[in-house]
Amino acid sequence: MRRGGPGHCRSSDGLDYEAPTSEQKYTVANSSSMMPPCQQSCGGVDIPYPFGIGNSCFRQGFEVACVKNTNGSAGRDILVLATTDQTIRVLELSVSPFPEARVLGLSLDNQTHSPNPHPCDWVGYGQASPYPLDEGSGCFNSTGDVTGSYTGDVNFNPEGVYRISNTQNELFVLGCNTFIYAKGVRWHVGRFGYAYYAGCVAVTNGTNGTKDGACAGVGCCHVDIPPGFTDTTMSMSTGGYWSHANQEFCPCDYAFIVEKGNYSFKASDLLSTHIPSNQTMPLRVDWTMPLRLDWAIRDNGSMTAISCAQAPNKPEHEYACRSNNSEFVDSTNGPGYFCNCKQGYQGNPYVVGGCTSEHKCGHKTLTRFFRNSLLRVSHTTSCFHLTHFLLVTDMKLSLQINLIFPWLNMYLSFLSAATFVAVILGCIAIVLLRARNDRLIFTKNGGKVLEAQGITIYTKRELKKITNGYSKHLGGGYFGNVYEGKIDGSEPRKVAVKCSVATRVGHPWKKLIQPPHVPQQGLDEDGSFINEIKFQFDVRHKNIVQLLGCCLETNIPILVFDFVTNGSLDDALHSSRRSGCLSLLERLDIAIGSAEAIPYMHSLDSQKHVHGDIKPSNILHDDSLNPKVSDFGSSKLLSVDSYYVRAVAGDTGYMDPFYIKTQHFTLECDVYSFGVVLLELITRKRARYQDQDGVEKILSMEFVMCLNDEGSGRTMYDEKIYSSGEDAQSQRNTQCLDKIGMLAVRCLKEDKRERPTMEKVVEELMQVKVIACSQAEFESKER
Ligand SMILES: Nc1ncnc2c1ncn2[C@@H]1O[C@H](COP(=O)(O)OP(=O)(O)OP(=O)(O)O)[C@@H](O)[C@H]1O
Repeated sequence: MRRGGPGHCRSSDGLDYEAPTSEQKYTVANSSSMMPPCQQSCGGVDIPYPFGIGNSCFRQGFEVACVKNTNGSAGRDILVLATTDQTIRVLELSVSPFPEARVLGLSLDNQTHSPNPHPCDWVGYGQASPYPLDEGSGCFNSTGDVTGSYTGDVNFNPEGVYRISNTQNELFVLGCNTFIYAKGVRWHVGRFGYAYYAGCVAVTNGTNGTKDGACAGVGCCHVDIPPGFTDTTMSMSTGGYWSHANQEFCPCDYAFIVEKGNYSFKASDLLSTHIPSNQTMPLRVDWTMPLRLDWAIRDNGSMTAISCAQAPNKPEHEYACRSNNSEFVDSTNGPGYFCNCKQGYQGNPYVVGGCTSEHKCGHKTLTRFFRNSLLRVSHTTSCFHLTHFLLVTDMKLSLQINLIFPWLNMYLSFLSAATFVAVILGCIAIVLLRARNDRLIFTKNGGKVLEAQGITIYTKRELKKITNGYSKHLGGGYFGNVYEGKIDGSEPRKVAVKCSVATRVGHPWKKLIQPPHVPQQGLDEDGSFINEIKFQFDVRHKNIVQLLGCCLETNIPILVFDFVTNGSLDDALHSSRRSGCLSLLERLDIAIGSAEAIPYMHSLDSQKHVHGDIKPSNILHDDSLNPKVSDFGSSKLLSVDSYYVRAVAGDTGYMDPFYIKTQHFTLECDVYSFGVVLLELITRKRARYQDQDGVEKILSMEFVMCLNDEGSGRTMYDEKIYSSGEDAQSQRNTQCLDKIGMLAVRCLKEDKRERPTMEKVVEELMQVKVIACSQAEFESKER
């Protein structure tokens, strides 16, 4: 059916086209700024310059035409080559890096082999069954006579632009006793009058030997074609050696050139049951046979086209590579040249300004990128639809970015991989550095020696586990902080973990960078630091808190002590929870027990094992109120400065004035401190306390003054254990308290030589206890 009338036009090549409607989109093709708007695509196929539709929109030889679909939504417009009078549909046009056109040579099954089907008859393309235009065929009857034939003539190239790609296409021949060849470019009339020939032989005596997918001569053969083909015609041999008599199983031969990979032989293709006997119909009407055409700039026609070397000498309007960043390349299929963008550029080299830097940001892409980012930020809590929309947009965007910024993608991938590797290496370095530092400190602290001596050594990691991440803080003083912990094992036990204040202070990074530092106590130089730990570890006394082990991976060791369950004397005397609950006898027991611990330590090593910080908070109680003196020596082990200087910072209310004057510790310093503790026991006043008027008082001085002024310290005794009554019980109580008070005052003598020894203190306290006990016995008998 031929269509015409309003809206149709006949182009210079004689084909009918529909005039462009207002719905069709146009853009400037940019071959020059003077160019009119040109149609950019047709039927979904892009039309890059030098191809084009309409005056001034194409370079000579590159004209294409858009055949309007007149069947409504049932089909699409079709782009066809306008330079040939055959209907050659264009599937794809590319300019760079390879100049190619992908086409479909078509004919119509309702126009059997019409050499020139009119494009306007293309009603509802896609429903009709077109067959390959370049397919030659020949059919025979049982005696071998030809019943019909078609040579599949096709000429892509009246204007010299196109060549059938020799690299992308191949020739197939199907038949049972057949030699067919394609020939092209008529050279002269007569034998071997064509410039190019390509053919092969297909033979079989039935369909038995043929096999699907096998095209190696049995019923099917295929062969590459040489470069230079501008047109083809199929030539088939019939009769004689190539007789088709008695070959009903194979009534027709076929030959066609097709894009590689687009045809796979099927044995059933040789059967002819569906072919009407009176026609030479295509073998399979559903065949689509795309072809690849190479194209090049050959302005002077196919045989005399200019080469690369000549091209730049041409006047500017003739030289096809118009972009400043383009270069010309010799055609590999036929004469002429084509253009490419220089390295680092991409785009259309045939257009002024067409080659752009691969790194250049597309304005459109950036706009979309920012728009999408804004949308994402402002709609973080929006509904699924929006999220879906963004996802889809994002996918498109990243696809676009991938295309436009392949370098960016690579750069980002490299950057993230490098960051990942750097982080991993950084983490490994930190772990190794820390392990190395820990090990160095351990060795410098004498860890190996102590380990060999059977001291229990904990790692930092173990202590973290034991203390459950140092989660339960028991208290802290000048030397450090104490945390409760639990050692699991066959005999689980509670422990008190004591760390120097310096251990957990300081920036962890600083610790990593700084070289390991061992405490400057004057103890380590002669190995006495190690000895001190060993000494502490070996001490066994019922009234001394036992050192169970230590961690030597820190500059200042972490000490692990037996846990003493019932708080300190300080709590017992002063805490609002428990104050006043201690009887005189209990207080005496506590005094005797803790006093016994001091001469024991003094006796082991008189010079070095002065406690130096005897006070109620360092006298702990177990469940039976047995006293246990803590911090014996740990002040030495935990101090970061000189031991003696550090001790000045102790609680001066308990500190021997002699030491404060001389900075020299002696055994008598502990006697003095214990004297203050005795006063605290009988008065239940702290070493420094405030009187009713809020005036700060020093217990030792107040008591001595009281003694001097009143002849006794009775006005200062704890009323919970003292009564001024005249009864025997009160008198005995008062007697005990007076004796303790007097002993305490002797302990506080300024001249240390006048102070009793700790053994003497113990002895005298025992005597007081005898009095207190007889009082207690008397009381129990009374009851
Ligand atoms: N072995 C232990 N068992 C149970 N609790 C303990 C033990 N050692 C210390 N504590 C608790 O930890 C608290 C802090 O003890 P630490 O010896 O550090 O403090 P302090 O004696 O008050 O001050 P300083 O460090 O100046 O002597 C104490 O009040 C005590 O209750």
